[in-house]
Amino acid sequence: MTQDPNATAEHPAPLIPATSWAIIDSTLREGEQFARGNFKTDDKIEIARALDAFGAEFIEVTTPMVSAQTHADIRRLTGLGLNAKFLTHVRCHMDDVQRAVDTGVDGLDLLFGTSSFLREFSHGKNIGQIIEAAQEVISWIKTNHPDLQIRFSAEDTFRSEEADLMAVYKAVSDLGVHRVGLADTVGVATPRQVYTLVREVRKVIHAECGIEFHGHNDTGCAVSNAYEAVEAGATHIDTTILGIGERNGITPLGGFLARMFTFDPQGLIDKYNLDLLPELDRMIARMVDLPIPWNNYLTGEFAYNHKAGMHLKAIYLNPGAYEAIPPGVFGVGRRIQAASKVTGKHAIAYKAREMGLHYGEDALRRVTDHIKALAEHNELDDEHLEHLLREWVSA
Ligand SMILES: CC(=O)SCCNC(=O)CCNC(=O)[C@H](O)C(C)(C)COP(=O)(O)OP(=O)(O)OC[C@H]1O[C@@H](n2cnc3c(N)ncnc32)[C@H](O)[C@@H]1OP(=O)(O)O
Ligand SMILES: O=C(O)CCC(=O)C(=O)O
Ligand SMILES: [Mg+2]
Repeated sequence: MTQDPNATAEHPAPLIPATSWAIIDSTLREGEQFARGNFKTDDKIEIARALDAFGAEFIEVTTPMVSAQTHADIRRLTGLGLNAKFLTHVRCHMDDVQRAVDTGVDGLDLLFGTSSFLREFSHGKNIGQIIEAAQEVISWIKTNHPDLQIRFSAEDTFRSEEADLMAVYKAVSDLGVHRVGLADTVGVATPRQVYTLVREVRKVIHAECGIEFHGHNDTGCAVSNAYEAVEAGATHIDTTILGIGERNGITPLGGFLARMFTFDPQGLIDKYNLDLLPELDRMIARMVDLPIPWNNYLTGEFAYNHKAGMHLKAIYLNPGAYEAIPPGVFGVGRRIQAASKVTGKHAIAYKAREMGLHYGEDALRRVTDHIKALAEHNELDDEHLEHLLREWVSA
């Protein structure tokens, strides 16, 4: 991790500085592999512009081998003049690479499956042959397109043999790739495994070579695994908006940012236009024709809903008492649900005061108990609550 030269005893360096990692958003690649991800040219342009406005450092797009339309779309995207760098995700094969180099991208994300599953059932190559293919492709790119960034990922990393992985990563690092990739392709890795493996990989690659992590969410660890990767020294994290991807997807952009915000809030504020996150989530929800999940990180309908009396008392005094991240930074608001059976007198008193009403202690207890009893059967909305508070204050 980088040392912060500006750190002082009063202002210590953040635990994990936001300058130590970058986002590779793969909504336009992994997201196209989502069940409902079928983006048309205009959608792709809208997504790329929105990610760029947000401040995503890299945008990964699908291989141009998919179709002539995809090839044309990549050229269109790279011609938009955005700040974000474009990467295309291609197989480690000369045909794919030669097709990719004229798309105007800034880099190629190469991959080859290294687990026995993928060696046997996907491409049929052994580790020696994978390294040979990597040598051919990487040397060709470096000779003919020296400006292109090159990343080499061992697909299905966490079901691969460690000795095989180290041989592959060392070989590609020696060939001069800019990043190596660790991919938890079936979402099976635990946070500790991710941490340990990133540390091991760091030992066999060159100091200037970055480490990218791509994690699926099959066992619910995509955000924690991305976090552990960064903690262990990974420099690039793959995300998609709302986490869309194959099966149940990968590390969601919002979830990852929520996690990292707690370590370096100012660093994230400096790097990204965080208040655009709700727009990004809504855009993808609209395009895939699904609602944003109710419990989505930061932008879910109830992500900032406060209900219990003990919480509400403290929230009114200082929202930080029950919020790890201030919602306004991410462009969302909080919702106070003051009228429910789990409410308490402080919440009711605050609500009354907001309306310019004042209750004495006995009256406050009585109206609170009345509201709790009513709400036992039916949730009260704000209008009903306000009506009751006005009625009871004069009763
Ligand atoms: C975990 C991931 O998400 S990996 C990324 C997945 N992305 C994609 O698949 C992109 C979209 N894919 C496509 O449009 C098509 O699959 C194409 C154009 C890439 C290839 O299409 P087809 O030629 O019809 O082959 P198909 O998809 O049936 O089979 C995959 C081929 O890729 C080969 N392959 C698989 N991984 C690799 C690799 N890392 N490097 C080189 N070749 C590979 C397989 O051996 C197989 O080729 P074969 O028929 O010679 O054995
Ligand atoms: O190229 C990579 O690193 C990741 C590929 C992928 O989508 C996966 O393994 O799940
Ligand atoms: Mg994936």
